[in-house]
Amino acid sequence: MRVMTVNPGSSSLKLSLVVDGTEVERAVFDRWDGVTSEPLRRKQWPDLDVVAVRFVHGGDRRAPAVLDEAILAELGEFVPLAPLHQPRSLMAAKYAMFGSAPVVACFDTAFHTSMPEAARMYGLPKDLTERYGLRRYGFHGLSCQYAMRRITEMVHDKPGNTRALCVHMGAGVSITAIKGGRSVDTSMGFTPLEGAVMATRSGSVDPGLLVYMLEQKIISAEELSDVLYFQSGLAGMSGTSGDLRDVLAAPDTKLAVDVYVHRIRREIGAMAASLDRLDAVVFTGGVAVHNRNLVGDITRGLEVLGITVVNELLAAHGDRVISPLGALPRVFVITDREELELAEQAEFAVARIKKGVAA
Ligand SMILES: Nc1ncnc2c1ncn2[C@@H]1O[C@H](COP(=O)(O)OP(=O)(O)O)[C@@H](O)[C@H]1O
Ligand SMILES: CC(=O)OP(=O)(O)O
Ligand SMILES: [Mg+2]
Repeated sequence: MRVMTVNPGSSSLKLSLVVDGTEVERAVFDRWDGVTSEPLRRKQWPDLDVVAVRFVHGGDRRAPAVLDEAILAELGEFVPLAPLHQPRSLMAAKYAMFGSAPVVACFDTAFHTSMPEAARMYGLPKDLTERYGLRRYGFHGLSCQYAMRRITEMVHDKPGNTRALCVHMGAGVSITAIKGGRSVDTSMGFTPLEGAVMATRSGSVDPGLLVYMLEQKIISAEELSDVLYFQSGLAGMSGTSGDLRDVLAAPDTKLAVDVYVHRIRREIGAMAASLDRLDAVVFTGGVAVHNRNLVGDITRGLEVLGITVVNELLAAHGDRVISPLGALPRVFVITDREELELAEQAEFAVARIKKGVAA
């Protein structure tokens, strides 16, 4: 099956042609503005069976969905819950729907629908929680699903056996606790703003601080959203774009990187507490893959969890174990391949339609 995958991240647009599960061509548009459809116009692979689009937010949807106008409208309602991502996916999906192949939406949130209630719920009044659906959703699910498949394949294990943490470090950063192939907790929440410090996002801040800024009229609600999503994180602390290449090349940015590292370690510690055992820690995403020193720094502060790495293995390339032979947890660096997960999920959705099962 010929699948075109569309992955609109917050800092890039990644397009791939995946044929029968193997990626044969890709086009990455770094620092995509999220507005122009020019990259999509430029990459038009012929004879597609399906187009798979990554949607960060799918609400309570547990499975991919073949897009039509009604589902597009439903997904549009999540724009305020993922303002960096959802408009980009909607734009890309609408563009893809001009073509003749069916367009399937695959959701970051779907993987986390297995989270237990205790991990999903905020400590807010029950009626507000229920009336407005104020709960934790979690993101980067497609990346976690691929990473889990890849590590179990590498160590010849069954996915159900492994208790793992998936540390996704792209422009967005999240840490997910995985047990029996399912998400049991994750650092992102109602929106992809919660948890670790990110490229341009603040991560968690004391909610009292936000109330203070609003009450004291230091900032309006609209400005606050802009500050938290676009002007904070590595970008805000360092006065750069937030792309780690820029941060590391700029002067006086050590403290910004120290905060970033500290907060990732803290979230790893928190997520470990949601597991009964720690077999594997997986580092994935553009930052983890390209910045080994940073992965080294993060892991060096985590001896308390039994995490150790070997410098020579850390310095190597490709998907690999970087912890000593026989050590537990095993620590991995895995190239993020959301496109392979997207293609697999879209193929599955198309096969269901062919069998006459509602997607
Ligand atoms: N070739 C590279 N060398 C160094 N860092 C890179 C490279 N490519 C990507 N990165 C880092 O990865 C980050 C983007 O990660 P990525 O997973 O592609 O983001 P997203 O999918 O969220 O848009 C950037 O901060 C960038 O610094
Ligand atoms: C959910 C999220 O933050 O995604 P990305 O890292 O691709 O921006
Ligand atoms: Mg990404």
